[in-house]
Amino acid sequence: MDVFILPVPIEKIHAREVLDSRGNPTVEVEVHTPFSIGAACVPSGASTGTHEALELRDKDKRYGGKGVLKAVRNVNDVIAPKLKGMDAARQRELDMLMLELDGTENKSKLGANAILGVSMAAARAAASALELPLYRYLGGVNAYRLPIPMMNVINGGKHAGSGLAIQEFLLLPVGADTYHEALRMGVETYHTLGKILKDKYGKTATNVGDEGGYAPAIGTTREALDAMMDAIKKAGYEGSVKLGMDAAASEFLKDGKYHIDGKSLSRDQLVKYYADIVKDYPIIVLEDPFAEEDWEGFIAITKEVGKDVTIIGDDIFVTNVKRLQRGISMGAANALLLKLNQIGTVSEAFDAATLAFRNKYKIAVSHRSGETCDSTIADVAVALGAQIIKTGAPARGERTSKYNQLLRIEESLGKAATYTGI
Ligand SMILES: O=C(O)[C@@H](CO)OP(=O)(O)O
Ligand SMILES: [Mg+2]
Repeated sequence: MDVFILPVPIEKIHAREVLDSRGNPTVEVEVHTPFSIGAACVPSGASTGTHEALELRDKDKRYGGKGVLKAVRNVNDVIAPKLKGMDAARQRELDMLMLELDGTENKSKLGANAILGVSMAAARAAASALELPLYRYLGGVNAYRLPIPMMNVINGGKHAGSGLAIQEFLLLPVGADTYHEALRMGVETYHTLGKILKDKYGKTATNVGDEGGYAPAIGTTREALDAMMDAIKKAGYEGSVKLGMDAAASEFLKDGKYHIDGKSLSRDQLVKYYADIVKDYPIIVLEDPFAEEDWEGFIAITKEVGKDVTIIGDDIFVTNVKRLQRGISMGAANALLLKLNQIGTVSEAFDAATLAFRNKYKIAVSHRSGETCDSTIADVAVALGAQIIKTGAPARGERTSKYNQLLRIEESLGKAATYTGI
């Protein structure tokens, strides 16, 4: 019997410059087929890993050098003519062809922002032409698990002027039975936290950072964690809402020392610092506890607390199979942060996920600090069966677009929807 494949021919690809949540330009791409139009917007990081695929910026006077017209032209003039007529549903072939057209290790010729825009928009166009929700198109029968919403409720580091070294203080409602309950528990805790911060530190404490979390000017990690614990208790979720932190430690490593809470710590001292915190608070996730090249630090913390704590590698792995493989063979971390734009195609991000799962590494699918209302990562998280999604505070449109999309997916899955915690 012949294999029967429905073609979804690409008729047109068009990119344009739009704005992200920080007011910086980013790339939006439309892929047109006779049956559908798929559109996608590319996000952008602030605390980016050195080894991420390259985000092409114009570096001229427009938008203070942050324009993306070169990337837009690369889509319209270089990628579009080559992909026209190809089947939008043959994702891997499209992605491979774009890799070939680019020809560099880090996508510096065409720009990862150009390539990813097309990659995501093609997936959307194909899903829509085949009349499938995106999560089901990408994940098939295996797409039924809703991730834990890991909500960033206090912003520090590069994402706020709060003075906190730790970039993100995260809530994980693991004790819920369903995704929508988990989201509600997180929202109630977030609002309770707002009241607590206002009472204790004044009105400006509830100004928010890049990802919608509060940005109070408080001095230490423990002070932030105490406020969160207080909020969890007052909201009535002690035991069922747990804590996480994304240290983004590359940002506070200077001259060989980690600068945190007014101290300068060595690698060993920082291991101890985290181990003590993990003893005192219900922390179940530590992301980027060490800098992106500090493999030894990752190995040490994984040995120390990795049995009970999910140690996520973000800047260290950059969703790159080579770097992830290195981490796996060394015992560095036990989970992967998956960001589509760190690697630049849907197929390569899925390769990283496969490698992670085969080696019992957990997966947290993640937004960037610069976002749009594009909600692709919600569908990707369900398609992969990822344990966690990290997409900021449960507030601000570019963050809630993902959390809300997961509500829709949960509803559409009906009885198959599963929420199992970590
Ligand atoms: O470090 C991170 O995990 C991300 C997203 O929260 O931040 P950015 O997009 O600035 O790299
Ligand atoms: Mg991170």
